[in-house]
Amino acid sequence: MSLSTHNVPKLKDPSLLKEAAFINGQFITSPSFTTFTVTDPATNTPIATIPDLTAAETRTAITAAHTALQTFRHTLPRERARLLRAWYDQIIANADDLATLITLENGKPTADARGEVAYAASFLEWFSEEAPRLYGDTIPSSVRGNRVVTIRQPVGVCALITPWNFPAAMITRKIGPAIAAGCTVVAKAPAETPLTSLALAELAVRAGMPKGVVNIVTASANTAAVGEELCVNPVVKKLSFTGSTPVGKLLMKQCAGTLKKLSFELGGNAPFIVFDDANVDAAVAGAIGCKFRSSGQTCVCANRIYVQDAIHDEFVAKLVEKVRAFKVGSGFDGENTHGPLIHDRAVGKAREHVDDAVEKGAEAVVGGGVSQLGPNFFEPTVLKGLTGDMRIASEETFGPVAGVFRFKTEKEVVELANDTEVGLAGYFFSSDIGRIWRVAEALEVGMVGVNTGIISDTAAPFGGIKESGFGREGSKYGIDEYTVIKSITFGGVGNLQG
Ligand SMILES: NC(=O)c1ccc[n+]([C@@H]2O[C@H](COP(=O)([O-])OP(=O)(O)OC[C@H]3O[C@@H](n4cnc5c(N)ncnc54)[C@H](O)[C@@H]3O)[C@@H](O)[C@H]2O)c1
Ligand SMILES: O=CCCC(=O)O
Repeated sequence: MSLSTHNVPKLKDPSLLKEAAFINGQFITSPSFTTFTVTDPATNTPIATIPDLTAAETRTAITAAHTALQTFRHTLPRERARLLRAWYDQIIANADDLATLITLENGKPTADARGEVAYAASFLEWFSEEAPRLYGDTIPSSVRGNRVVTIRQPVGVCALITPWNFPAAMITRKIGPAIAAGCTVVAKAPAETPLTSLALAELAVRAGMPKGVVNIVTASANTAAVGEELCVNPVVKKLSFTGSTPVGKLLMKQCAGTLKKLSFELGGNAPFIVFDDANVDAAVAGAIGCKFRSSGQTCVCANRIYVQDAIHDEFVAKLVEKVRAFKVGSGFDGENTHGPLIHDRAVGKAREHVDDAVEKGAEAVVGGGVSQLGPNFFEPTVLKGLTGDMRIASEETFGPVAGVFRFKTEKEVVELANDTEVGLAGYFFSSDIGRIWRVAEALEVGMVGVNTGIISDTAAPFGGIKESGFGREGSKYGIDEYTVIKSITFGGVGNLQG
């Protein structure tokens, strides 16, 4: 293994690479700004210098969004639909360059990055279709002579904070419904992957986005100050956050003073259960997709794999065979199935989880250590012999480590699966229709995959329960997060006259 094939392709349109923030329709930069460096996770090479904005500059972005809202909230839903569709078209037309930027700053293989671009664009397409269908209700009143209707209005200026693991899709999953509802936004780009957000902003301009409707603030050392401004500023009426549970809790506290509407898509610890009536090959394929997608760095990745006694050894042998066939290296080399992790802290966490499990009696059947490719690469790993006292049982690894637990009964495994503070996704494989209903209903999660390891779909509501947060993204529900319901009561209607 070597990184000799790490050849970064040139962008077809170099003007998509922006080293700036985006406020009120302008890409802004200034010699007076402090800056931070974005690095390529495959090599740790610097790739861009980006403004580290302050709370004051964040206020400027909020003011721009507030000014834009006064007009934008009155646009016709059909006009907003066309705007989102035009932005979607721009993204599809520039998919290769966006995929290059994603691989460059996130590390995922280009094929996965292309998949992410399509996924990201799909949220704009979906919400372009939802915008004209923002219906209210007519409600039979309980007061004689009254009539009640509801209308749905934009919540106002929205603050959006997203992580680095899907540099395009996490942001469009929030901006799409916000725009569809008639809101304006200030999005804080992740420090690790701001370039994709800024390229999306450039494509929004080309699609005709009015100034101030979409603003992108960038920060690294100043993240906490920028985040606090977004939370405490009374002009901001909504915060939608995707990221870790501890940061979600902090932001919720900071938003309490202004009682913002909130959506939180937080951390997971997904159980992946294989019953002995399952098709083992399908379960192995599901586990590969679910556990190792983005090298284990998705919030819905399997974190605990439970396999029933009778098929345990067959499942592990087949899983190991597939993992041995992975090719790890540069995301730009089309041969490679898996790239680097985002940074050495992510590698450190994977290593700690493996070391902890091995010390407590687990066996690393394949992988288990930092790769020779460089400090941000971790070997795809399968551990067997996992037990409940190991860190993997209770903490999200967010890396390419598949830990396999053995179990005996349905009741036992559902109790184990639910024995966690978080509840984002859960998966199981079974061919028994009764069991499928029982277990799907019993799992304490917001999303269940039955006989599949991939549940991400624009049409399906995405979100968690317990400490994985609340609110739903994508789907017909996603726009609700950005609207408020107003009821209008008409009095004195009375009876027919004459
Ligand atoms: N549920 C979901 O949809 C979902 C999706 C992706 C990731 N995640 C979770 O995110 C975590 C991994 O991402 P991460 O390590 O980047 O999470 P993180 O919480 O550290 O960061 C997420 C975002 O929050 C920002 N941030 C960090 N501290 C902040 C502060 N004090 N104020 C304001 N913003 C702040 C970061 O800059 C980034 O933009 C995992 O736990 C994963 O499960 C959840
Ligand atoms: O990492 C979280 C989001 C992943 C997805 O939408 O599939």
